[in-house]
Amino acid sequence: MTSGSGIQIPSRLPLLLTHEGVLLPGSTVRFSVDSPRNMHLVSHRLLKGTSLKSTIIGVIPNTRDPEHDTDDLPSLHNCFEAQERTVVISASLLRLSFCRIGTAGIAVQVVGSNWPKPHYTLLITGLCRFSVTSLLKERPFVLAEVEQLDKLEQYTSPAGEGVTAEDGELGELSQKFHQAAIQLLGMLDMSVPVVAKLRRLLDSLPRETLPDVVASMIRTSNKEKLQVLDAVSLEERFKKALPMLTRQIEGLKLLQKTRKISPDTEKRVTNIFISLFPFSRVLLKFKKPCSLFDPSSLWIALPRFARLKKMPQSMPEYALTRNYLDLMVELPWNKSTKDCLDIRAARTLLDNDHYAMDKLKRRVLEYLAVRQLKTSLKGPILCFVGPPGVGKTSVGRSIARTLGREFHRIALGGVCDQSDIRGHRRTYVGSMPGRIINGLKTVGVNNPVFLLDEVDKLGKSLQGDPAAALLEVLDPEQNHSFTDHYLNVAFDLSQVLFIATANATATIPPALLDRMEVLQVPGYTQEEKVEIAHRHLIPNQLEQHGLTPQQLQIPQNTTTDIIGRYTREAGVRSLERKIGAICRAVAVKVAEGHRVPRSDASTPESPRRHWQLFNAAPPEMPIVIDHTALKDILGPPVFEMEVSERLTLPGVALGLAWTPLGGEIMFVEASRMEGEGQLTLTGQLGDVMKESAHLAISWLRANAKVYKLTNIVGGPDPLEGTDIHLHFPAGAVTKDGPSAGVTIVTCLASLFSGRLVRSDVAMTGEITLRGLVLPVGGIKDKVLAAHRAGVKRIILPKRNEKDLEEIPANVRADLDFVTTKNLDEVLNAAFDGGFTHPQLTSKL
Ligand SMILES: Nc1ncnc2c1ncn2[C@@H]1O[C@H](COP(=O)(O)OP(=O)(O)OP(=O)(O)O)[C@@H](O)[C@H]1O
Repeated sequence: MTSGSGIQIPSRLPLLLTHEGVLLPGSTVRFSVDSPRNMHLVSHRLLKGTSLKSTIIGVIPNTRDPEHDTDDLPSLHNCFEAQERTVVISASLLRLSFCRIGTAGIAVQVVGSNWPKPHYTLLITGLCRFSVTSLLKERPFVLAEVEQLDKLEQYTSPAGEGVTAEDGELGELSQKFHQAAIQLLGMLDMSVPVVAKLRRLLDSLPRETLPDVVASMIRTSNKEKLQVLDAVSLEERFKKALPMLTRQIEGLKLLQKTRKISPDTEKRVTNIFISLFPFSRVLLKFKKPCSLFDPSSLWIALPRFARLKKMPQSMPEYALTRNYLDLMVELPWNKSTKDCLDIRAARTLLDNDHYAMDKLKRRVLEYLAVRQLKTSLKGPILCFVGPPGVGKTSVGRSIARTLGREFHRIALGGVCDQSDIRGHRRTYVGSMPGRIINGLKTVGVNNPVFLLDEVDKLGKSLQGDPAAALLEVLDPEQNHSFTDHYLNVAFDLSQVLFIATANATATIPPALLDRMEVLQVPGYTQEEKVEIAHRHLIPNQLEQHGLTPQQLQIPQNTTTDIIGRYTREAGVRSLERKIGAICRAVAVKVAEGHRVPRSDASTPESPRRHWQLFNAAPPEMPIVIDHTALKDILGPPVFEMEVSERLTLPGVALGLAWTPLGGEIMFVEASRMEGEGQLTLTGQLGDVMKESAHLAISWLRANAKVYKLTNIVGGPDPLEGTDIHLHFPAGAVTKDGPSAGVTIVTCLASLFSGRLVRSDVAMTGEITLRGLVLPVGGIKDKVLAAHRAGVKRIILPKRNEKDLEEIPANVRADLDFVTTKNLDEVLNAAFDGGFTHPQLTSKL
């Protein structure tokens, strides 16, 4: 079927002459076949043929009255004067000199039956137009020589190709047609399969195929379809099909207008409501139940209301229908809150609620400002990405407050069933609506702020992919008619403001990530944490525990102690928990003091309001938490400043790692013993990290002479007669990535040279076999982690210098950054007094 000029249909086609319907290219039509000639075509050609070619037939539509059909050949349809100039073919095969148009189609299904009389049913998909040039034979079925009129490639080329705006009038026509088709789709219910199919086709097919496809799908008479079929020129085809499409749109508009609820319907619905929901809060609040629904949902609910009224309550279906209708009644179809957005107030509110996070707050304000200027803003969906406890959820809550909207959090962590998002079909026992519809029912308005928490932790299972269901929810082009399986009526989600949060982008499904604007929320510095604790966490916790600042005081150095010795995290969640623990302990003391009032409580012997006094007498207020009290309440410190202690042996170096929970310091330890030159790696390492270790050893062996590295017996090859063991502590945690390269080299250089790595240095960077240092990610989080751990010098790749700008000035001032291009520079910076100085230059 393929030739030099593209895909070709066979030049000789058997003709199916039918008066049942009109097959247009791109559409699929079912034909019932019972005339002898057509029956022969099926039995002799379609059922006997074995090749794809033999399933292609020509379908010639016929406008003649089927009542008078005989075994004579029906009249052929003429492309110029369809009705008048029809000619009976059997008169003479050769007299057919004018154009007869049909559609070549591929028979995709043949079904035979003997009842009530023998016949076949064919399912045929139209491929392209053809014209009959001559008839070759008449029996047992008609065979004709044909000429192909349409190109077939258009169905295989992607949307967007083909007719474009540059094509003059044709381009304009196609543009108009496309827009009208989109308008029509907007008025239809997406849950109807044919509508969804039209939407898919509109997105995927090139524009020149649209007149045929749309004319076959919308309501058109056979005569109109024939007009489209006859229009061989593309321009004419658009001109013929456009009025049909416009007519359909106008008709729908009229229908929607007349479907507005009449006073009669209003009365009927109110009566039904009174009988079904006598004490419903809906009735108490709204006198007119009709106003609760939008017209389309009311028309779906009404028959069910009527059915429920007649149903005995003992019927199992009663409870199902009742639950469904309860949901229909409670959903906020038409109810929304009014946005009260004032950017200046929003700025103050965000600043009051959250300390630091300047970049994030700036972007959120920009977003809100655009919303204020253009209320019908579609997208983007903001996605806050950062370690736990850095305030992502709480910023989402503040956005809802600034807009004066309801807030609802949907936890997506671990969700692995798409019906969690989209609900179960009502045919299932125990079916329920999905979380989106449930959330709307909970908040009771159709324009809340929905926080999709932990989108990176969505799962996948045999029950479908919830991320795919979320795509429809988040796509502003589609979510105006979101259909929950349980509800089975489209609900408009376009007013809902979606915000997502995640710990890392790597595990967010790419299609979902593509629909969101990612805003990074990095961890906090020690100073920021102290400020957050004193401005927000302590007052909040005091309030939650019923305490006042007159009863409990936590000085700044105690907070610093909690941050440094009891928590090690990027966010402030553990810090908040520890403050909570202090509040609980103090609350007990305060409550005890209230119950046993002592006459001498106000004149204690010791002027210091000390925690230890508690056991002796009710404490004097305020209770100040000092180091001793802290130790009593929280126990001994969990984290010590272990860095300098652990770097006291050769073969230990300190690296920096990035995890979704923020930056971390990471020790690398190495030891050597007599052996055969084997390398053992432990600490749950990924493949990339193992490769880094091999790279490091190879580089050191290659450069052993330059750096005077020796093996156990003092030989020149460090690995000769030596086994090496490299260990990455915190063995239970899986580690991977190339950024430990420089740390492994430093650790091994220390082992082979017997020299100590500086006790205050941490490093990160990928290495190459030639000894160059390549940039890595997560610099800000890593630097903050090093700062938390009390490191003073940080060795970084040269090309990461730009990332230092993001680091807060006070942290930068505390640290000495050494940026390096090659391993020689790394070693010189990592050891006191340098290592040695061979010259290696990087062109990277
Ligand atoms: N910059 C800040 N200013 C004031 N409070 C903050 C700040 N950052 C975090 N918090 C407080 O820390 C607590 C934890 O924050 P939140 O629950 O928003 O964290 P999260 O980033 O959403 O964490 P997760 O990823 O685990 O959901 C909240 O009580 C919040 O008020």
